[in-house]
Amino acid sequence: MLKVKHVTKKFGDFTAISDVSLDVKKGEIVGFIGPNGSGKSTTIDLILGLTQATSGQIEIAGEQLNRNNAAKLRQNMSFLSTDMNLDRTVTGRQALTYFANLRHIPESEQSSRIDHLAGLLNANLDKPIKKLSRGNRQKISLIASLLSRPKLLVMDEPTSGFDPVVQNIFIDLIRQHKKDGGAGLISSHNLSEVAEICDRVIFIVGGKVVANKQMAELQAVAPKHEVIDLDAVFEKLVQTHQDTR
Ligand SMILES: Nc1ncnc2c1ncn2[C@@H]1O[C@H](COP(=O)(O)OP(=O)(O)OP(=O)(O)O)[C@@H](O)[C@H]1O
Repeated sequence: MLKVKHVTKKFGDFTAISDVSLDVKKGEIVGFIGPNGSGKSTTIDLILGLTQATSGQIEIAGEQLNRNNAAKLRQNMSFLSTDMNLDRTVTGRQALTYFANLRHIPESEQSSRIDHLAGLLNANLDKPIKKLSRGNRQKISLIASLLSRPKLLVMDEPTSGFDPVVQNIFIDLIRQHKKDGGAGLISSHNLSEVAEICDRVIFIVGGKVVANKQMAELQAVAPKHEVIDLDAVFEKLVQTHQDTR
C-alpha cells in the first residue's frame, strides 16, 4: 500500500531524514515512533506529497509519487494530525459535509456515515468548530479522516487531545478500519496506544530508521509490570457521571 524507498530530505545543509525506507501493507497498522525532532512529521509530509524528497522514491497503491500526481494519490489516503486546518466558523456537520463532497461520497450516504461516526464518538456536530474544546475539535477531524473509508490512514499524534474513553473508541475504529482491509501509519508518543493497535513498529532516531519490528517480537522482550487499570476506573466514572451539557 505504501513504500518509502531510501528517502532523504535536506533543508539546506541540514539532513532531516536520511535513507529512510519503510512499508505498510494492506490491512496492516504500523507505528512510527521516535523522539522529538527525529523526522516523523518530515517523513509524513513527504508521503502526503506536501514536500519533495531530496532523493529516493515513494510509492502509494503501486504508483510512484511525483509533483503531478500527489493530489490524485492523496485520494487513497486520509490524514489526521493534532490540529487540522478546519474552517472554525462552520459547524462540525457543515465541515464534514464539505469533506464528504471533496471525497465524492454519494449524497445519499453522507448523513448516515457522519451520524454513525459522530454517535460512536459522542461528537457535537451542531456547534461552530471554534466553540468546541480541542479534544472535541479533534473528534471532527477523526470523523473527517474516516468518512471516505480510505485505503491508507496516515496519522500524526492522532489522539493527543482525547480523554481515555475517546482514546479507546479511537482504537476500536482503527481495528475496524484494519478489518475492512485498510492500512495505517501512526506516528505517536503514546506507546501504550501504539502497542494496542499496531502490528509492527518502526523506530526513527536522528532521521534514520533504527528498528522495524513486529509487535509480537517486541512483546517477547518487554518487561512485565503489574499495573492498576486506571483507564477502566476512569471509564467507569465517566459512564456513571455523564456530561449532560
Ligand atoms: N522546514 C524546515 N526547515 C528546517 N528544518 C526543519 C524543517 N522542518 C523540520 N525541520 C527539522 O527536521 C528535523 C525533523 O523534524 P520533524 O518535525 O520531522 O520531527 P518529528 O519526529 O516529527 O518531531 P516531533 O516528535 O517533535 O513532532 C528537526 O530537527 C526539525 O527541526
